[in-house]
Amino acid sequence: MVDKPMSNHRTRFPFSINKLLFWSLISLVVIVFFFVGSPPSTTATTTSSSSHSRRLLRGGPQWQTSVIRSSTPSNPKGLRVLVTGAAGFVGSHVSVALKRRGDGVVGIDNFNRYYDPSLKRSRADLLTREGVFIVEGDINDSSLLKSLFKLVKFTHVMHLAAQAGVRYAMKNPSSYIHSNIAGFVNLLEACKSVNPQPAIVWASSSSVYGLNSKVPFSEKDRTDQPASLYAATKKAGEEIAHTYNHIYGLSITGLRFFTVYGPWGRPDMAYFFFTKDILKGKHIQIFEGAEHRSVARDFTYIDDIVKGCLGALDTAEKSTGSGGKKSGPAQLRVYNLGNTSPVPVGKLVSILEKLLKVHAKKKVMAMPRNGDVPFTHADISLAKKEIGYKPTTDLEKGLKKFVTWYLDYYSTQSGKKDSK
Ligand SMILES: O=C(O)[C@H]1O[C@H](OP(=O)(O)OP(=O)(O)OC[C@H]2O[C@@H](n3ccc(=O)[nH]c3=O)[C@H](O)[C@@H]2O)[C@H](O)[C@@H](O)[C@H]1O
Repeated sequence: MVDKPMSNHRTRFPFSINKLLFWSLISLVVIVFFFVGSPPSTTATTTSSSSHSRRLLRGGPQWQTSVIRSSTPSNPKGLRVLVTGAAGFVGSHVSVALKRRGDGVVGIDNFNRYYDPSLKRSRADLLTREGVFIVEGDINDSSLLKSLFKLVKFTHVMHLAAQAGVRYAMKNPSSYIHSNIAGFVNLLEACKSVNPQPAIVWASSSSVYGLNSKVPFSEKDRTDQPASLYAATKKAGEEIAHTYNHIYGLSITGLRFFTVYGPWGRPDMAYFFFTKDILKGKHIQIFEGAEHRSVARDFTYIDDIVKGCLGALDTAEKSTGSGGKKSGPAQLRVYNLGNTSPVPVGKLVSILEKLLKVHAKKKVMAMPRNGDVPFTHADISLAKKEIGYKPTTDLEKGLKKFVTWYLDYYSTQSGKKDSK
């Protein structure tokens, strides 16, 4: 028997590895192609909640078809609305309401990790089932906005994408500049450049009243004493809106939301994490003001806010500019959207205790100096007169709906985890 030379072994061994690698690669390409429908690319981004649409190639033919389909109103008189922050709390509710009444809606959201992104994904799943397509992307991405505006002649932009939260601004100040200032300017730049320009309705905040002590807060009151960077960026947004209205003829309406709560809400807000902590038997901190005065908020239920947003969209006049040039004065408005009845935080907790049937472990403590204001109270007479805003849900009724949703949502989520 003649031994095979070592060299032979050497040449044969790499050959079989190559072959193996080659066929593995081919199989991988086939699998990817089969499941994704297009080759993987660095520009392939998540575009909606469902796993299929998330893999659509941004700007590709399927993506374009989805954007166009989603933005086409089912009602011939319907609006074509781009909703920024569509996977957010208010954004998801507004998107569904618009779609259900026959408007065309396309959402955009960056699905950031400020709070549990799985909640945002669940909201996005809901939107997908309603026929609303969400583009995954940031409002700072000019080329993405350009391609969306090129594809669709949006009549309106409902701008709800923002870095929210008053206290978090001390931890991550730059995120507020990124979203609430740079992102807003980028969006306005895109809006002013297209023809026809859309009308814009956007989320300002009750926090712009800052240290204002005159109650109830009226749109005529001073807003030059913000108590947090969040508030300062929202106030800056109102000034930026003035500039774009003045120079480019963009029709812009700012809505000052007052502590919005309800089902599918934000886990960073007190009513939400109080619920979670009460159920877990953890201590909750209840802030109080100087001389042990109660801290109070004009808590506003999400359905009332949605009606306010729709009222603002429906009464928005057209922008007057085209191709970046103004041809006449355009509408510029600001409205309070509150509930007109402030409730102390202690009362909020006692309602939750009753609904959850659990006694809360409370720690009353002085409000830290981290951007909070002692109270808010909206005067809504202007919004009532001009956009037909009329809140109808008191805190007890609204929290009942929230708690029902919370228990249902998180029992389903833990069921999903258990079954994994
Ligand atoms: O209307 C707005 O413009 C803002 O509303 C919301 O801010 P806030 O009104 O501050 O709501 P939220 O944090 O739920 O605190 C509620 C109350 O609980 C008190 N609070 C809070 C935390 C705590 O541990 N203990 C406590 O007593 C606290 O002192 C406060 O009195 C949005 O988050 C914000 O994004 C913005 O939209």
